[in-house]
Amino acid sequence: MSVPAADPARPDAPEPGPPAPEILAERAHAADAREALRTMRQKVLDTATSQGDVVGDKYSNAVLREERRRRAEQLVDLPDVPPFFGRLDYAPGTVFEADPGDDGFTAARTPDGDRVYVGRRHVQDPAGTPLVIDWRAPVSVAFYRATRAEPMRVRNRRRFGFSGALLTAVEDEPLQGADTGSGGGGELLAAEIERPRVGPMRDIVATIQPEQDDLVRTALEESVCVQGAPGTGKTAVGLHRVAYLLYAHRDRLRRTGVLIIGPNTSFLSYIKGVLPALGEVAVGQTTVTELLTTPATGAPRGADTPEAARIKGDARMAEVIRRALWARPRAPEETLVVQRGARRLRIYPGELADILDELRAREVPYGAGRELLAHRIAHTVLSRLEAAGEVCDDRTHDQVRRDRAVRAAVNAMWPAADPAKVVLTLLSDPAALAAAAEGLLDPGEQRAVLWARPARGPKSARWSEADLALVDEAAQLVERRPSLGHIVVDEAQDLSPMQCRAIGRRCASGSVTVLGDIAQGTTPWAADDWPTLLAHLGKPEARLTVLDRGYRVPQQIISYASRLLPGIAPGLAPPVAVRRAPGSLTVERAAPGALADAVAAACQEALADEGSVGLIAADADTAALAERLAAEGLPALSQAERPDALGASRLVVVDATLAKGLEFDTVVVAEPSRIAAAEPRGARRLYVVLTRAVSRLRVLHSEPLPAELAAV
Ligand SMILES: Nc1ncnc2c1ncn2[C@@H]1O[C@H](COP(=O)(O)OP(=O)(O)OP(=O)(O)O)[C@@H](O)[C@H]1O
Repeated sequence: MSVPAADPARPDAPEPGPPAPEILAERAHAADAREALRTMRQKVLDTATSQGDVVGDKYSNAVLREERRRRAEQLVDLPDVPPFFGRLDYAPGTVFEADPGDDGFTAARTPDGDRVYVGRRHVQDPAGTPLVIDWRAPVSVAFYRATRAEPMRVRNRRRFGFSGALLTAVEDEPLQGADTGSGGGGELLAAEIERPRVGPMRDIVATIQPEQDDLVRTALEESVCVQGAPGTGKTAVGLHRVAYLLYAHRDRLRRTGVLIIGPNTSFLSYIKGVLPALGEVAVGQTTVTELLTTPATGAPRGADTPEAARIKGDARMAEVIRRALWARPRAPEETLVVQRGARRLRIYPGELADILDELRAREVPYGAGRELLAHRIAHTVLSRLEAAGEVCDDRTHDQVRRDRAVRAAVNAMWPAADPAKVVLTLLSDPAALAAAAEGLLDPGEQRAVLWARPARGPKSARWSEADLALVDEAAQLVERRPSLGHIVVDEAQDLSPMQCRAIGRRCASGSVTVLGDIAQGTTPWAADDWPTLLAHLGKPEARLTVLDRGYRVPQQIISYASRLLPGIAPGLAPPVAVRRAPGSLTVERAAPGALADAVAAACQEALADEGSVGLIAADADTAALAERLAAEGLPALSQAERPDALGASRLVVVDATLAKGLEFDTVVVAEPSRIAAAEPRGARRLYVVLTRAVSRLRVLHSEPLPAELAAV
């Protein structure tokens, strides 16, 4: 059965006549679901009032209040978000087998068969009958995975088209029998993919594809790594996986925590609405720089040369730091004398050295080693006291451990270590670096990482991004930190081995979703292959998967950008775009001196159509172009100044180095050769920039194009 009441490929188009009865029936179900959602929320809010003071202790009360607040927030009815987006029809008794009334599924059992509505959230009526099933529930899997070859018992899959929240179209896909239906599951998907983009990223929950769903529902214990060309849905998969894991393992992950790590704050601003739209309002999202910033270092203010960054990011630095830290414990030269009443007990240097060696061999964290040393010395003193006839107990042990002379010996033998100071000394003092880097970094490499001006203290030092990972490495050697349950790392190809180690430590007993594209690696330390990066993360066992269907960029544009691939990532195949869009790409030459005019005109034209417009240029050029747009009266915001620019303006001026992960309906690229020439991995940067457009890419230049892009 198929009832396309309106054109399913254009759910926003005005309806040709009165809605078909089928549409009216579905609208009625949508209205029921909304009403039920409101009632569910009201119930949570009412509970908050009536139980306000029932539980006596303040702490429990606060926890309960917070839990109710979170639950009520999850149940807020978002007026633009339809209550469901899909329906599965089964033969009677296939899904809901228990007696009517017992299983809570009676309303879904219709004379025609069992019926499951799939939506962003579970909605049930006051009697407990589900009206909409959460897309993450096992019963929803068939919505994403069933095919005619493998129908998973589904007779028909129905997709809905909406205009805002108003249901305007249905598209049926029979999965059994001779009927092949109207759309075969394609037209609403095509409409969704082609939909003009405005503002920040949206969820893709209604159209997740089978290969993506497989990744989204991977078990919590399993780490995965997704290599995917631009626009293949990596970010979307990562975010939906988080939502799925929170649903499937809510209690466990609430205890251990989940974190999303993205490349920069613009990107985080771009993705920040996706999880809340899926009902998940409390997931941490951060950048690796933010993650590694400590009160001791403050945010990084220093910059490294590409060579220094590469060396500081190299995994060899882990051993340099380990050596620098562990060079601090020293065997004493003096005898330790502990006064107990009239008795003076002596522990000789040789005995103390033995204790020290034994503790070092046990590889305890540096910080814990100091305490253990104090205990071991106290133990030795107590043995002497007992041998001399004194009765000792725990109190004696504690007194000796805290004895001034013992503490002084511990401080001398095993000095307290401030991680920032350990690294500061290494980067400021050539002799200290030479000692720790012997056989690891050659003299040229040592010179490259040393600060030009030694810093006086951690607060005044001009720490770089790379330095933060070194401080983190030292901090971990001093004190181990607890592991999170799951971490999603986006644009992971840009992480240094040292940053990978820092992230890996934060999920040592949890799992990771690693997302990236080797061809888009632009940092000096960017990864050349995934197995090496995964090893640095401490997850060599992660399952490596490739996504190769491009959902963002039309074939014409991806073919053009992919001309750069042989030079930047020879092993990688270009993605297969799911759609073609003739006329989506234009390359235009402006007369010398007339580029800014051409750019302003292109932006103005693009604004006349629907959707967002991104003007992307080399970082050094964006300020002047933005001024030019302002002079023309065009309402542009600069992404560098306003990380939330995508949500606040249709026209955004973007530095090439901030374009990663973003997308716009129309992209205007100004002077590609200057983007390519601006940095050592400029060709990769240009590849990123050329792959941001959903509908239209206009390349404008007055200088010659890079050779790969020049030929027509
Ligand atoms: N199954 C899908 N249905 C609809 N849209 C999709 C689907 N998968 C991906 N998209 C859309 O394609 C675009 C690109 O997705 P996303 O940003 O996740 O890709 P990516 O692989 O992370 O890209 P990049 O490497 O450029 O960062 C987004 O607009 C996303 O919503």
